[in-house]
Amino acid sequence: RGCNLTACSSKYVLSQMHPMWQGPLVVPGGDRQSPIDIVVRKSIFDSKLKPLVTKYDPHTCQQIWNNGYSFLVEYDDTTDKSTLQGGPMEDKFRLCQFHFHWGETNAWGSEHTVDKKLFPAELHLVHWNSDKYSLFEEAVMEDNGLAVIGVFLKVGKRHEGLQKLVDALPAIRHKNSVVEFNRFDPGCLLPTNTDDYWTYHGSLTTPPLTESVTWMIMKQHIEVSHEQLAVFRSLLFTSAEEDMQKSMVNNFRVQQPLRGRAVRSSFN
Ligand SMILES: NS(=O)(=O)c1cc(F)ccc1F
Ligand SMILES: [Zn+2]
Repeated sequence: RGCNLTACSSKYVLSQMHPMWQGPLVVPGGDRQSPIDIVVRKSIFDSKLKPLVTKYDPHTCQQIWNNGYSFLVEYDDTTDKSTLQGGPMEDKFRLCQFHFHWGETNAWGSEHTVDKKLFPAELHLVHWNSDKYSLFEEAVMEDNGLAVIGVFLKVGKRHEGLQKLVDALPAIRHKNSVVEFNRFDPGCLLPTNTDDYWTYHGSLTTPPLTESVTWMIMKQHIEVSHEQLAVFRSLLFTSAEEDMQKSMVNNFRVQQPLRGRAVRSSFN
């Protein structure tokens, strides 16, 4: 199953779906939109923020597919087998998928920035509040429904854990292609230090842009090789039937106004 979010009926019904998701689509009443620039010196240390506790079961991994925006690795979220708790959250959240955003070059690609610093890519691990809701599709509509961990990627040494995922990408080059993918531990993509993070209340960064996300952006990045990122860029936005093939790059949203929100840090 996993949480394949289609832009179903949501608070923010968009006039149209943008195939190339770039436009700074205005969201009615959107005062907690994502992504944002994290201004480090304006973030507020909060000693009550706990370390993140992730318990991921690699057996709940189900498939990897190209949804026309990114590629998603989806997990069986019908039980509490892969969960996130701690951090700023009171409740337990269930992992449903992870995906990435990247650029056409290593000079940009991340959605969030730190003091305007861009990274070549950003990983999002998406979880929903299974203490309060019974489906991702429900949680995605609620203020405290989702928790997304953001991890910055830098170009450097090859990431051995990522390679299994990279090797599966040629099989899902086109939009809507899916391959079975199991026994992948998403914990291997987290940095060694997950105690240091920034957290703020925001939104999904692709339609329907619902303002239901507690974001936790890791201070420590992970390293992947140039060649591994190049395989991300070999994916296509377009389906096999379309004649114009468009390479899947720059699949990040433009940054959104902070609107007075506080960004808290779990570290001094
Ligand atoms: N980029 S995101 O983590 O905000 C996101 C997660 C989803 F599950 C669905 C849409 C999204 F845009
Ligand atoms: Zn994302």
